[in-house]
Amino acid sequence: MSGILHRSKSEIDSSSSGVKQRGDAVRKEMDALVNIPEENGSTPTKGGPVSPSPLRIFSQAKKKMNEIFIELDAQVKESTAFLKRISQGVVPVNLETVDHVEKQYSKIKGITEMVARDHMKVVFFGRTSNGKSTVINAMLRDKILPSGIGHTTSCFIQVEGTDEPEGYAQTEGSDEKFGVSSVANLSHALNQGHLGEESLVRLHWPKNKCFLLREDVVLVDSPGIDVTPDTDIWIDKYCLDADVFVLVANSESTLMQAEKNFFHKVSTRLSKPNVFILNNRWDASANEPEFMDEVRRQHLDRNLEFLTKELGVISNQQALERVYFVSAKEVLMTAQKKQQNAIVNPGAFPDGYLMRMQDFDTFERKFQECLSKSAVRTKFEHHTQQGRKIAHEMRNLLEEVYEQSNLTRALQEEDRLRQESLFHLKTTHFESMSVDFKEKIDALSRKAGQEIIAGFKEELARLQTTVNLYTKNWPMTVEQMHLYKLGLYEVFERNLLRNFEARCSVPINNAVDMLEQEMLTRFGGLLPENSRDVKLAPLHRRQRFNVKVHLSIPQMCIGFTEDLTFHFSLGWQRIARLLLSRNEMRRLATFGFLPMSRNVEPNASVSPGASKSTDSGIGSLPPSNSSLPATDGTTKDLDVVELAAILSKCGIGTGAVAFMVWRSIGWKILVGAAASYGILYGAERLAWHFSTRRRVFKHQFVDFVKPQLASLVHPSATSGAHQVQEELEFTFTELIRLANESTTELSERIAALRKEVKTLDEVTSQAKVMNNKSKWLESQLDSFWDAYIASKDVEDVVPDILNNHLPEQQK
Ligand SMILES: Nc1nc2c(ncn2[C@@H]2O[C@H](COP(=O)(O)OP(=O)(O)OP(=O)(O)O)[C@@H](O)[C@H]2O)c(=O)[nH]1
Repeated sequence: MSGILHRSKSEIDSSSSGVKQRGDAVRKEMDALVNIPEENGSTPTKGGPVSPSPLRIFSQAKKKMNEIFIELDAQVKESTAFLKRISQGVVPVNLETVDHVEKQYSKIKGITEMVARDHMKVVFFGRTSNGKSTVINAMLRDKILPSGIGHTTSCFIQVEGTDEPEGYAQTEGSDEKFGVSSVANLSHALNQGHLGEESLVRLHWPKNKCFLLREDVVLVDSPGIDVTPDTDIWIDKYCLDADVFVLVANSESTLMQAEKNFFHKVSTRLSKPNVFILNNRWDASANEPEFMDEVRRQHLDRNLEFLTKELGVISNQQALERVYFVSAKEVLMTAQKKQQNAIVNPGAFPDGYLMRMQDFDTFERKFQECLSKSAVRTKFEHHTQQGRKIAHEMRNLLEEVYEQSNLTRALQEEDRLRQESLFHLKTTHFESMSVDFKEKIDALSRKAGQEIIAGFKEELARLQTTVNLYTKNWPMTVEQMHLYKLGLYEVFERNLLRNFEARCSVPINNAVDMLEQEMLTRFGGLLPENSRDVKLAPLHRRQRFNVKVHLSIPQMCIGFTEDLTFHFSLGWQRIARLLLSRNEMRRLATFGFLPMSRNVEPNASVSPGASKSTDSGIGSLPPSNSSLPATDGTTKDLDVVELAAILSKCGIGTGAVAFMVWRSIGWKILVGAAASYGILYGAERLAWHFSTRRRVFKHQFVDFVKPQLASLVHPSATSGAHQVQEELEFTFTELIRLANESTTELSERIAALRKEVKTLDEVTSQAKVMNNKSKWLESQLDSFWDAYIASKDVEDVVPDILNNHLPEQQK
């Protein structure tokens, strides 16, 4: 209990006995003794500094809360914009989360608006005429509310500050303002309407006139608690957001059950309401000083029992600071005198005036402390929790984004390095493979050419066999002969090409296949694995490679004319051929001594037994400038001397030989020889049948086509090599294109990864900064909680807050 309560009457009286003089000195001394708080709410302490009002805790807290929520609002806006921006990019952010964060806007806005509206609310209850209105007036240091004997307050009146210069009132549910410049005005205004007991009239009073109103304190006057038995509506409408209740009791009577019942009801709706009991009208006890102490003790005991045991809202020690014995009337009168600069004479008041004044002062101080602390708790506890929740959610979210982007960044960077080394590897391999395969293609083309030459040689060597595969019956007529030849050409050409195919195309194909497969495998290694098969599929050869030979036997044989007339193998022409040189033979043929045939080789056998092959390989093919008639159709003139030599050689030689033979062996032998010659001729002539003619015909055909086929060898080899080269180069070029495409894609991917890593760097650092800001906001709210809401005694908080000794992070 306050020491003042224990101060004896004599002490108080002796301390005030000297205060009798008039003048400023007396007034100052009286002020100190009367100790009425200054209009600004500060209480002058004797010889010490002015102690600021504890109500400042609330305004400080409100300011701080407002600042934190402005920061939080900016943080949420910034974070939402950031999350939205990155959600479309490199870091996957759940859009529901972004929506959730976005919804915090309205929540924060609502809280900020609530903080701006937050005030400290105190409600005064008590029986009629106990002096509720007078207590409020005393606290406001002005006679604002009407008071008087009888039931003067018929409805709830809420006094709150306004920045306007003149006071005004508003009834519930109406925006109409009633001018209430004086109490008389207000009484009139209140009596105008038919307001029910639970109705509310809001009285807006200029803040500059009252300290409490300036500090956001709202005071609510109520009708007498004894007016109605049903106070539930009152509790619902006016008590649930009240920070402090003041029970204004009449010290001339005991605490009534109606008053107790009301607070019992309040305490069932609110956990541990802050209740002060003012035993008002204590000045009346001065009329009976002999009972004063006893009465005071009785009131005190009952009040303490009510608070501690019946309501159970407070400890005994705390309850001592909730019970006061005051005279609101004296406080108001003193304040009014001070306002009028009149001298306050304690002697003019009943005995115990100073004690009552000091008790009221103590009540005000404790009331302000309690109100401020309670209001900070009730108003800002929830805001702080909500703010912490939002900041915490933001922090978690940003932390998640930070970790996610950091991890993604590491993975992307790793991928980038991998892709870069792959790129380097691929380009190096690509270059070496390109050179390697170019050489291989050239080599294979050359080899294909050689293969074709070899194949041709083989086919030329076995032309006769190929021709012999044509077994059609020998024709009997000229027309049949024509058909026979056409058939031969066709069959010969088909067989020749088939043989060539088997001899050249197959191995060349196999070699090309192998090289292509090697190219596909090695170049394929440069392509991305996932698209490799699809990209290479069109390059797998579907058709076999065929060496093109521009061969047309019918075309080739346009000038072919067979010679199927019988030639005796021991005829003189034959013998001449054996004896004479080629040039001599040609000259004889020019003069008509010998038949001249373009398609028969001078020394080719035409007899049945003369099937000697003229093939001597590609290298020994008859030269194109063989001794045939000149291409311009002229023939050279035979030299007369040469002709004479030949004739003399033939005629004279033969005559000489015949003469010598005749002389030596006689005519019988000669006849015998002639007979033998004749027999041989006959036999040979008889053997000149169809099959022989056919064989001779085929020989002539072979002899005719062979040199022409031989002339195709080199062009075919060149063409085949070119074909091989084209075929392989097509594949090679396509593979180069695919490999280039792949490396281009790879370099684009590397560039994209580099960009992503850069973006992720930015995202990571932004997320970190914002995460730090959320952490900082959380710590701000934690500090706020510790400073204002945690269970510290208000006495500990007040000096800290008011002397700006806030925790470092709060400044
Ligand atoms: N002697 C004395 N009279 C007081 C004191 N406080 C109030 N009164 C008088 O008591 C009467 C009633 O005071 P009010 O303030 O109107 O009481 P109230 O509780 O507001 O009454 P209602 O509004 O009718 O419920 C007035 O005449 C006051 O002057 C006091 O401390 N001492």
